[in-house]
Amino acid sequence: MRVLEKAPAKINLSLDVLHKRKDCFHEVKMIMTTIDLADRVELVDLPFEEIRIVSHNRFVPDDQRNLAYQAAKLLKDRFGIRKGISISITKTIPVAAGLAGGSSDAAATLRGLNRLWNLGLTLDELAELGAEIGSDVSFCVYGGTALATGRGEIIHHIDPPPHCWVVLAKPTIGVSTADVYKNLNINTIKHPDVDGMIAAIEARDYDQICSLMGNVLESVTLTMYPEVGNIKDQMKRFGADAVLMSGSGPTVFGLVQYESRLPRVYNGLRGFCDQVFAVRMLGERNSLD
Ligand SMILES: C[C@](O)(CO)[C@H](O)COP(=O)(O)OP(=O)(O)OC[C@H]1O[C@@H](n2ccc(N)nc2=O)[C@H](O)[C@@H]1O
Ligand SMILES: Nc1ncnc2c1ncn2[C@@H]1O[C@H](COP(=O)(O)OP(=O)(O)OP(=O)(O)O)[C@@H](O)[C@H]1O
Repeated sequence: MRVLEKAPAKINLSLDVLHKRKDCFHEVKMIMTTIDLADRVELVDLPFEEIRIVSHNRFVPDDQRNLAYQAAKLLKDRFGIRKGISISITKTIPVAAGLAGGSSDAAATLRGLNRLWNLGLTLDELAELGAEIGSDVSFCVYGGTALATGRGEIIHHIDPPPHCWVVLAKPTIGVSTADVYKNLNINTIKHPDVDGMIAAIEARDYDQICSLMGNVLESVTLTMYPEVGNIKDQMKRFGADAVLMSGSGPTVFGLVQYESRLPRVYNGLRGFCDQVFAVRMLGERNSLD
């Protein structure tokens, strides 16, 4: 049998860090939403017991380092599944970009294998398993729009933001999430108004959403990679309504309300960056279909 799952990227509209925890993770409070930029994950039964990763992207590991591999292994071990599986990942989401590409592939694998192997698990149960793979995986199991707390794995669903366009530009560097958190100075953080962002989303107040966007990891990555700041400046200059780095970076995204303004931002950025995308904000929980 064969199962196909869509694995969309996320952006963080607001990302705050509250403190460093005893387990070395950071306590976060952030607003995540899915966008219409997705990998495709295809799961096909194998006649022998092996987890095989097929990907034609040279930056994607094809062994146990792949988060989709880890998702399949977790389900096999936890539920005693003695079957083999081929996981083909068609990458569209740039790798090590701050867009949760690997996490979304893992989440898609959890959802797809739940169907293929008739495990009967709920999304809440899959999200709990996902947290064992990585902090962003739980959100990716559901998609939609959420306030994420804890180390990112405690998900509170909220309304989707109003429809708009998202332009993404990724410089040709990959960023290590662990390094960015390690270099964050908790004492000098300027905290974004995450509660205000939730209120703005629920009021569908696009201008207020734009004015409240903030990410405390941005200054860390900008110091390590000044080109991220240049891309932010260019995106603003070409007319995006609001501009922010996603997650630990280095991808920068800009919100654009009117389609007529989109070509100028998109084409302008193409002059600076190889990887530029213009996509819709999804934000709805049924956007995985
Ligand atoms: C930056 C974000 O993408 C925002 O959505 C996430 O917070 C990171 O999520 P992720 O990539 O799934 O992160 P994980 O794979 O769980 O952790 C990678 C590393 O990042 C650091 N890390 C991650 C999440 C968190 N709340 N605190 C941390 O300090 C830890 O050093 C950890 O070893
Ligand atoms: N399925 C996968 N797709 C891409 N990278 C993967 C995958 N599985 C493991 N990786 C490894 O994970 C690293 C981070 O890649 P990923 O694209 O998930 O980063 P990210 O978007 O910054 O994640 P996040 O936003 O959750 O911090 C890569 O360098 C790669 O070696």
